[in-house]
Amino acid sequence: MKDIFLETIQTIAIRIKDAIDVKDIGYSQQENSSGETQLQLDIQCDLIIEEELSKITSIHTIASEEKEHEMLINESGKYYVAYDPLDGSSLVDVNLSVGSIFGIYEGDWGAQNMVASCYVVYGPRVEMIFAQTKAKLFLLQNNEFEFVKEIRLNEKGNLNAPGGTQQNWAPYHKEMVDSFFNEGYRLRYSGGMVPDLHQILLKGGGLFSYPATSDRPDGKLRKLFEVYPFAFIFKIAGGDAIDGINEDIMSLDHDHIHGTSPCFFGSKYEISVVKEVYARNR
Ligand SMILES: O=P(O)(O)OC[C@H]1O[C@](O)(COP(=O)(O)O)[C@@H](O)[C@@H]1O
Ligand SMILES: [Mg+2]
Ligand SMILES: [Mg+2]
Repeated sequence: MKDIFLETIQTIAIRIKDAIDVKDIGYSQQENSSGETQLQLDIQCDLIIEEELSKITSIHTIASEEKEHEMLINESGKYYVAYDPLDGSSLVDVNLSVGSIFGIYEGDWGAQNMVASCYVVYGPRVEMIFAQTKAKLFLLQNNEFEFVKEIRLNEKGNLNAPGGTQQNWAPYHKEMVDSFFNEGYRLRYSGGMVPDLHQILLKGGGLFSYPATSDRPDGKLRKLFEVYPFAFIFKIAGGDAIDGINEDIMSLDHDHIHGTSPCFFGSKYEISVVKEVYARNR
């Protein structure tokens, strides 16, 4: 299974990198299923991925952040692929890094059915992490992806990436975020989950949080194509991922394809702190 997905996502990444490199990324008149205005670029990237994934006969169904409904590809296929074509797309016009995220499920949607996960970062360089039994880093060089190394997190990091509107954080969440800063953690938050989490993975560890807030009690990030794929990668890399409520994200049930969840990704130490704080305030 792995090679065809790895190769296809590499082709997709090269096509999306070219699509990003154009002058006009214009806003469309449409909104996606989460009520966000779609960029022409979001739609274009969605179509690139749809076209490439449709060539894989073992795919049964795809679901995208930019499509309201899931789309049947092949009745006899067994894989279900959910993707965020361009994560952080509102950062393209300020020239910050963006990404694409893929969750590959077998038999049906749901965290327990995830068999592989992958993301691509479009920054000064194009990199990709593909995780199945290991989290492997690849770098785009001369139109081809080269394997660089396996990614492993340390037990404890020193980066803190706190998401969500602070005004709407619970007081204990704010105290917890501050407690990391008081321990010497440094703020790293660009507003794109792909580069923000990539930085934590490559610099050895830290905490990325997007909690439940008073305006978004179910968080902002979408489970099938944002939360589960990163949870899978963090666990394989020796870190952990929780939702702060039921704890392990990968034990959550199958949900609506655009369903969201609060989420915390980090190395073992930071996640143990989140667990302790959230258990105390539940
Ligand atoms: O601006 P906020 O509330 O911190 O949200 C940032 C989060 O929203 C996202 O941009 C959502 O993804 P999309 O750009 O694909 O909608 C994440 O990449 C990021 O972590
Ligand atoms: Mg996204
Ligand atoms: Mg997106």
